[in-house]
Amino acid sequence: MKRSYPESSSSGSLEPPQSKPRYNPDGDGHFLEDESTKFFARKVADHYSARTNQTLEEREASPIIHLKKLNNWIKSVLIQLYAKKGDAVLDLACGKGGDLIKWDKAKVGYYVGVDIAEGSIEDCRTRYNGDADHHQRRKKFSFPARLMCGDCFEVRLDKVLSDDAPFDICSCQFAMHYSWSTEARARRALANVSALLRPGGIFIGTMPDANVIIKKLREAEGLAFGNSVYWIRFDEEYSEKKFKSSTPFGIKYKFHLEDAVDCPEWIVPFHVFKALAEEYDLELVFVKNSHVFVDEYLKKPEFIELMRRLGALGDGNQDHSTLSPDEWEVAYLYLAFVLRKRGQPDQTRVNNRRDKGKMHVDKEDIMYISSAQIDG
Ligand SMILES: C[S@@+](CC[C@H](N)C(=O)[O-])C[C@H]1O[C@@H](n2cnc3c(N)ncnc32)[C@H](O)[C@@H]1O
Repeated sequence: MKRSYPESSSSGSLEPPQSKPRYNPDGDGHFLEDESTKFFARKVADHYSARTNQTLEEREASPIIHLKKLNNWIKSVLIQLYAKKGDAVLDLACGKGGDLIKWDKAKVGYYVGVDIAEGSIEDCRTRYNGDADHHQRRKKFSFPARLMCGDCFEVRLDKVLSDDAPFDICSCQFAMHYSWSTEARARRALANVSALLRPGGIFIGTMPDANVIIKKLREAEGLAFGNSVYWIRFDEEYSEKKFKSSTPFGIKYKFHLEDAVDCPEWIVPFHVFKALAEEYDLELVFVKNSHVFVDEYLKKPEFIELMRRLGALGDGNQDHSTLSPDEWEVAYLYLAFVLRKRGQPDQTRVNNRRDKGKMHVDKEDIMYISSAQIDG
């Protein structure tokens, strides 16, 4: 059956006020953000800010509930594999704090969450405080936290967080691709991670798998493809479906995922990501498409048990509900990566940064950060 997708013209509000972000062939990444870059960052922030917390019933009724559970399993596995007791955690694009419980289970010692969406940071704050956990009231988290609202891919976080660093582990889940609108932003993202991690520190993340997306685009009849739960659409400028290796940034597409995402995203060619990360002393430990990731880690008893508890593939007993083929196809659009900051860990290091955080975060404690404020 041939599907129809919204036409480009129906998304007039997606047009930026000015030209497309420029690629800087010299690679210094020092040019200023232009209006269109800011426009799109705002568009992404507004989209996520407007997404309200769901009740447990609403969540369970979601057409992608099993995909959400699968993604939670992938993030939990990454955290269980790499977070250690007492670790200081930097959660970039932390959203509504959906990973707080996972960090708590790993017994981390300190948590800093940053997100561009004001609404999401506020939800994260209430979830951390245990005031309005929509799933259930739970005991307080055992680690102190700091929350910040700002653009992780524009602001010099090393300046803002100099007293909180170094971090043992940095996480950026389902968000790194929002940095790929320009080279300057991609560099800022990686420079922030590198500057804030200790030597030997770990950077874990999940993001769209460019190889899969480009393959699907080339297989599609037009510039759009998808299924009953998602669609992706590229602009006319990509009608040849060719991408120059000299311009690996700013390749924008529109992504729609039922009950989750509806905003512009950018292709992240992984080989460019890896090469750029190396420039910032971040070495690749592994990258795996989500399908491979599931296949591999679902062989380990502890992660089988975790999957059963999360219920992405049913509970192995009465509950036979599982991902639909369409949800499984969406999982294929993503990859998981792990990078390590070069250098030897300092064995004598004592994490004394936890005094920077609080066990209850008030509205006034949320720090709003912008480049203008930091650079003067
Ligand atoms: C798909 S959500 C993932 C949230 C969270 N990491 C999780 O896995 O539940 C993407 C998040 O990225 C955030 N985001 C997008 N661009 C950002 C930026 N430039 N700086 C900080 N956060 C950003 C959004 O506001 C949103 O909360």
